[in-house]
Amino acid sequence: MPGLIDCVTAALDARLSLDADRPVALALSGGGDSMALLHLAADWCARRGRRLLTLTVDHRLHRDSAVWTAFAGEAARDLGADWRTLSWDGPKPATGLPAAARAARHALLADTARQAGARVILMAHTADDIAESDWMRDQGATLGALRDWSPSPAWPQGRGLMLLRPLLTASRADLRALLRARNALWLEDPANADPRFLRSQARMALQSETPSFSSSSRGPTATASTIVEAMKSSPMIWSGLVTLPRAVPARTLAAALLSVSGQAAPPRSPRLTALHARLASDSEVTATLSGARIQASGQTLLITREPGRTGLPAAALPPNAPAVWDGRFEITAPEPGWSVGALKGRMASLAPVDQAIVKRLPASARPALPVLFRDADPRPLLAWRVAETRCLVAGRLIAAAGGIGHEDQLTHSSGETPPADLFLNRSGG
Ligand SMILES: Nc1ncnc2c1ncn2[C@@H]1O[C@H](COP(=O)(O)OP(=O)(O)OP(=O)(O)O)[C@@H](O)[C@H]1O
Repeated sequence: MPGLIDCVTAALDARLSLDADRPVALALSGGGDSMALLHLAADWCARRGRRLLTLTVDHRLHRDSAVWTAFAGEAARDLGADWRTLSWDGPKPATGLPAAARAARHALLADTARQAGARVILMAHTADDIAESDWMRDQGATLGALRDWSPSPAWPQGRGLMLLRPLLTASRADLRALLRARNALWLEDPANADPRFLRSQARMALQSETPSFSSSSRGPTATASTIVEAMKSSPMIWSGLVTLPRAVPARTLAAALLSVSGQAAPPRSPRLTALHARLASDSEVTATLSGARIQASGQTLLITREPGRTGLPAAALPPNAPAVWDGRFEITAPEPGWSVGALKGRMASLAPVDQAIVKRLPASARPALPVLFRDADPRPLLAWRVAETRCLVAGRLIAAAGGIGHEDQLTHSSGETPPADLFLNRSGG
């Protein structure tokens, strides 16, 4: 098995830090792929001075799921890894169960990994998964491509977290051979053979074929460096606005709209294609899509949060614990009693010093800024004046565009803050 072990070692070495104190997380279902990854990752962590934190989600969809989960935990602990079980307790939908289970799984994995201090979650997708996804796409399914290194799809739970898939060039057969050679057992999930699910149909259709191997891409792309540069040169990214060169690829435009709007699902593809085509002309364009406003003028795009006619919902903030508002700002209130909402409709009651700060921003960037207020005193203050407030927009976009190549480039509490002197020595009262 040296080929497989060398490939996985190289994939982990390329992306992960050595001798770091924080754990590397691993999504362990107990199936053959993730059991093999458990063995390979445990070996790597022992050699490279890292802790391994394995996470198993019990979807509570099968009467034996607790037994399967316990089996995964025992295997992880036997190899010296920490292990936690997470359960999907929410109501289960009557249709679209695989997609709902997937979303719940990613959210649980991301929340737990982030809170444990991990920045990377290892996933055990294989070359067979790539072949199955291709087959499903041919049947009309809309699936993203499996990448060896990509941001967690859970938002906001996955902020500052990347997924690493070091087995994308390995076949399921090789992984099971590794487990047999180590006398290790694994589970076969009966859902994998359930013909109601497209994934199972793909498995059955491809059983006789050899999977096509993928080569994984490394390092930031040209687009990523353009975006990182554009972000760094914008002095106002703390406010959640994004400026980009007008000639961005559609994929980058989608990532920018998603990041600026703070939403969890990307814009629908026909509307995105239509907007991208409009931007190809030289004319001025103003449009809204998926909760974002896009203004194209000359060679520059300004993308800001569109609060809509009804505005953005207000929320009470827990004291001394980071809470994400509108998928864009991580806010830690210093004491109980504070709520957060959008500036829209509250500009006139802002203190003049805060009004002066707001007026430095383009008009479209103002209404969705976060303001804090108390029940007893509804006069708003810009969030930065009261609470530690980090903007998640730029970090999310840079990660989505491929601008993060290594675990070291992720900071755990990622997010942009305003220049140190902007809110200094000025009373908002
Ligand atoms: N119940 C689970 N608990 C923890 N990790 C899991 C669980 N189910 C799947 N995983 C992780 O996800 C990987 C892919 O599993 P699977 O192919 O079933 O999911 P998928 O929905 O196709 O993938 P994705 O979640 O990326 O869309 C597994 O190899 C494992 O690393």
